[in-house]
Amino acid sequence: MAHNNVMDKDTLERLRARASQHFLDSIAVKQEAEKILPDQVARGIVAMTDCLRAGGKVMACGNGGSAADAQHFAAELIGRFERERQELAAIALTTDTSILTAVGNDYSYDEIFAKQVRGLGKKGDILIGISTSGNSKNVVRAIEAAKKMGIQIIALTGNGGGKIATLLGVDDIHLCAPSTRTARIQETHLVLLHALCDGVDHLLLD
Ligand SMILES: O=C(CO)[C@@H](O)[C@H](O)[C@H](O)[C@H](O)COP(=O)(O)O
Ligand SMILES: [Zn+2]
Repeated sequence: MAHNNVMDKDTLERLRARASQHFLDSIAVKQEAEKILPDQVARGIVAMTDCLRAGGKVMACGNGGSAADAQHFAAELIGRFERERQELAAIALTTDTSILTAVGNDYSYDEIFAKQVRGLGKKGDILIGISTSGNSKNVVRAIEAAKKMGIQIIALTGNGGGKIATLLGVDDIHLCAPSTRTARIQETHLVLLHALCDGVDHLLLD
């Protein structure tokens, strides 16, 4: 049966205007980010490339949309970004439902990433912690665990960085999207993750 999406003209116009505003808001946050974040992105690229060249790996974690971002990023490092290259050692800590449910059930949801960092991480690895609020406890705990092990942090946050901002040292890299809206922060995070992939490929291939 053919769908017949009848909607009055005023409603369609309101929806069109809302969609248009999403594009405009997203562009504005990204333009602001372009003014403040490229230096930190460059540091992140160098840190990741040094880590991978030395035999280290990149671990990534986050919740909800940020879990999807962590997986998206690991897929681009293991698979490919825009060009063919060797596989790069990356793992998202968000995908093993047995680990996530066992640790969440037996310990606490706050521990689901930290326990994987302690189990899998080695000095010289990098942890990418993604949190739009900067306050998710499981990401905070993962960062605390990683720092104790000599694992450098690349934090992708928003909202001024929240609790995570207070944990980072001078060796860590903070990519804080200049917005308080989760959707806008996530959209900026995706650009940042793609810029990191692009920079690593550039250093490895060009
Ligand atoms: O994607 C969205 C909202 O756009 C949600 O799934 C969102 O990621 C979840 O609410 C997360 O739990 C938020 O955590 P965080 O980014 O503050 O660490
Ligand atoms: Zn979302």
